[in-house]
Amino acid sequence: MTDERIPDKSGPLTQVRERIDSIDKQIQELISERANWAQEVAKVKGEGLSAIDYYRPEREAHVLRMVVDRNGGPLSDTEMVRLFREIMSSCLAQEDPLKIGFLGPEGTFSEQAVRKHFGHAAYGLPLGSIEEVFQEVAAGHADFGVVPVENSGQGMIQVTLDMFLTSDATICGEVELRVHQCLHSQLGRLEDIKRVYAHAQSLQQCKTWLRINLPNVECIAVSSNAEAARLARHADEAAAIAGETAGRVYGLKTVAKAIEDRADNTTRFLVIGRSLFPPSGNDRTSLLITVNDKPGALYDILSPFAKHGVSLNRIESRPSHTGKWQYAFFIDVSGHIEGAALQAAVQEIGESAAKLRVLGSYPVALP
Ligand SMILES: O=C(O)C(=O)C[C@]1(C(=O)O)C=C[C@@H](O)C=C1
Repeated sequence: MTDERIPDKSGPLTQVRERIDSIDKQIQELISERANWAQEVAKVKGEGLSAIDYYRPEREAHVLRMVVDRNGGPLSDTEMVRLFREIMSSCLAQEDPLKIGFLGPEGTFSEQAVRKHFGHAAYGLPLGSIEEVFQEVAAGHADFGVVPVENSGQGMIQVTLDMFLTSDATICGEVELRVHQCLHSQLGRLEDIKRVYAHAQSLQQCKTWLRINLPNVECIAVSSNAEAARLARHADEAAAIAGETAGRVYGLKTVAKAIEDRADNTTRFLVIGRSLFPPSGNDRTSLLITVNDKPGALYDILSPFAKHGVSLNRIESRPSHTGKWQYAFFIDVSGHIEGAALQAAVQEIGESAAKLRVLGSYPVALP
């Protein structure tokens, strides 16, 4: 066995490390060259603009799809995308970092979604609630916001959908995040736990595990998992369900990992903003449609999609808040609103619907 503490100037380890050093040098030079070219692109767009004017989500999605297409391993597509996302994030932040609002405090899954989509060079703005994320984006204090909209096991997050009924926010992107829940506590021992804090969604996601492993504890829903971790820090008999990051941020010990009931537990987040962006080549469009209370109203809004060959990805109804028993439909379809098929379908639906708003067309989530 080779002892790394003994210098081995000609051994196989040194040779391999020299090769890695030389590759790192090339990578670094190329990253610097890329950053210079990104500055050239910025000059073409105009000098002295703010970060949001330089940001092009459709171009970023295109760049990252090429990364996936080229990937021959051994790193996974997710890892490769993450690395290139960070390079683009740093290139963009040469101008001025983007400000991204999310449901704080630090360490939430929303913050992880921010990093997955915007990289670490963006400036994260932790906020107190999903409503506040919408407000800060509308007021221009945040360039974009990242809000959870759906969990693979629990379904839609209604607060987020309802915010679109009253705000002018647009949808500029989507992020899918595999959510692994852990149980954290101050002492790190299951037998000490009498109370478990977590966001209501997380309590639901870990229901079976809690029933089997902590049948008699009190479960308390709080505003976020990071808040749960913060509370657990102050009481030896309390624990928090939260991601690994939140446990680390709040200095807790992990009692159990991967306690979610479903192995494929995934949360989908939306990137909200104030404008619409051009097509990226593989897009989804979200529509908000309110119907008049008449026979066949739902058929009238759905049949044009079939007629024009537009695939429906999901449909969700919510009370429209405009009158009793009136409903708003949140509909996601494949394609960009500038595409001919979707244009034709939307035009036809607009003739029978009470209200139709294009919430946004945005690149389909990357790995
Ligand atoms: O292509 C552009 O428009 C750029 O500004 C360059 C670049 C990149 O680094 O590739 C940087 C930021 C944009 O959001 C998209 C892409």
